[in-house]
Amino acid sequence: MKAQSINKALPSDGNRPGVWQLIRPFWVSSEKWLALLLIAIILTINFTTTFAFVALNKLHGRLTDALVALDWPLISGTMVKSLGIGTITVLLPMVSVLAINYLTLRWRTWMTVRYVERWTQGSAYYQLERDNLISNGDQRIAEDINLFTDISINLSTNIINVVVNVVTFTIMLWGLSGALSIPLGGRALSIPGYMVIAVYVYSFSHLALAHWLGKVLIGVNMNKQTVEADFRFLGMQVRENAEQIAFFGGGGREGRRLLSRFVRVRDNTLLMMRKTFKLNFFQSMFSQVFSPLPTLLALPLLLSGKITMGGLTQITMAYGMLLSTLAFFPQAYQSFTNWIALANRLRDMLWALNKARDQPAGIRLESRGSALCCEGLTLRRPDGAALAHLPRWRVLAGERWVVRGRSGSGKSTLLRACAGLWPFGEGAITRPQTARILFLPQKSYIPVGTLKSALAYPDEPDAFTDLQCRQALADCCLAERTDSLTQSDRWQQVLSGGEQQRLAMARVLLHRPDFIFLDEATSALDPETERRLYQALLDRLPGSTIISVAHRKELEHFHQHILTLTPGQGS
Ligand SMILES: Nc1ncnc2c1ncn2[C@@H]1O[C@H](COP(=O)(O)OP(=O)(O)OP(=O)(O)O)[C@@H](O)[C@H]1O
Repeated sequence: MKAQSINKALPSDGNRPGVWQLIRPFWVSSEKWLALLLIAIILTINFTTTFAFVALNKLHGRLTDALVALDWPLISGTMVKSLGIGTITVLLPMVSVLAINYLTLRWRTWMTVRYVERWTQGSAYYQLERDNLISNGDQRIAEDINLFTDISINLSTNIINVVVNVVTFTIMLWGLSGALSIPLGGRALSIPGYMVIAVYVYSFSHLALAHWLGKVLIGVNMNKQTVEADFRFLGMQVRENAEQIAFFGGGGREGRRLLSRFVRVRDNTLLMMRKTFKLNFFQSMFSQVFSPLPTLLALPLLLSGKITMGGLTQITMAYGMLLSTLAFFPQAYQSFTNWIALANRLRDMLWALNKARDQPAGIRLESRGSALCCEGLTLRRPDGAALAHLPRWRVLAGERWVVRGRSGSGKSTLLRACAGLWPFGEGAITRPQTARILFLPQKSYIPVGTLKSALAYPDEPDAFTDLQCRQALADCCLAERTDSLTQSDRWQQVLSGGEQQRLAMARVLLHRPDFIFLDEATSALDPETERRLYQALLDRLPGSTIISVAHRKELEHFHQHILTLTPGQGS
């Protein structure tokens, strides 16, 4: 099995919006006060826990000395206090976790709402697919926002926490360890706070090692999200197109395609395992080799009588606390690489959404008057190649036109341009200002749910009465479905191609648009049913303007005008 790559129009690093543009909006929104309150609660808890650890450190030193001296009243008193403070260090972090989870959920909700709105606003979701700007936008919203907010909150609260802990434990260890005196010739060299210096030298070496071994994980993590999403997406495609694939006997081919995508998942996971193992191995070896260091360093103080056994316990405990605090940085390296990868994927999504929003339209679209008018219209492919040219095409209200032309001559593209979905080209399209316009493609989207909600789409089901729905179904030769209005199903799979087209036509009758664009919307029907549907359209919506893209000659009978598109021009 060999991995294959997928081409995507990704932004260069300089064109990506800054990470700040992902983070800032939530923290300046109306949510900010509650978010800041939660941050304050989390930090207060964390600081209280830190100071509880400092108090525990003192108590443990006192307890050790009391044990050496067999001072029973002091032993029992110190143990009770240790127990009380120890309980605080266990309970408070639980509340902190709760607050962190709640804050993460609020941020995730806020971002998800914004991104879903931007993705579904206008036709951004369509532009992203049409121009192949990014892959799996939906999964970035569902998965990446979740992980991004989670890691952001955890990392940042931990970093603040760690900074406070580092300062506190540094002061504590500095005070406890005092100076190390090394005899040098006839004089003594004094190194103040030598244990603090040792912890810092150790920790920064550890971090340097983590960075050196771990920086490759940024790219690997980013790739992980992409290859996993691509694999899921292909699986979804097989599920959605199961019947078409089955007719072609394409299961084997799909299996190979799925496995070749999975090879990329597997290779990336293997690479990640190798790099993570290397990182963890060297980190663990490093910690293991240096584990006896605090006791060895504090020994001269004990031997010289500067500290008691209790003092030694306090010093090694303080050293351990500072060390484990500083160890956060190398340990957090993986989370950090993951965070950068997620941020980059979301920055790409933001870039694509901005590009879709700011895309300059070569074709001007205006709403004015009561007719549809194309002036000096040249339709182009995205790469700039000309498809068709219409010097002037005017469709008055109530007229019926059929658009003809060879396959690939740009008929659907003309309808896309009229719908405002195709910016590539030049010229102007004026659409009637107040008219209701409906576009019907060859294969209409039918959402999962009741038949009535499929019929009413994009309106809500209660926008129409059952009687209206039944009438529309009967008019479109679907009388046998009139009792199924409340039946919930996956209609796109259940209905035949022709039935789906009849349902879509019933939708037109229900919505009663003034302008109807039909793009081979009856191509799956037999001529007789097609004729009956067009007749129903004419009978029920006599004043509506109809523009049909069609190959069949019979349909010309229902139209008064013909527009023929030939490559490079229209006549
Ligand atoms: N998103 C896209 N990216 C690149 N090229 C596209 C895109 N959409 C359409 N085209 C190209 O534009 C040309 C015109 O397509 P269009 O769908 O308008 O043809 P048509 O006349 O409706 O064809 P048919 O009768 O076969 O439906 C085709 O060559 C097609 O490949």
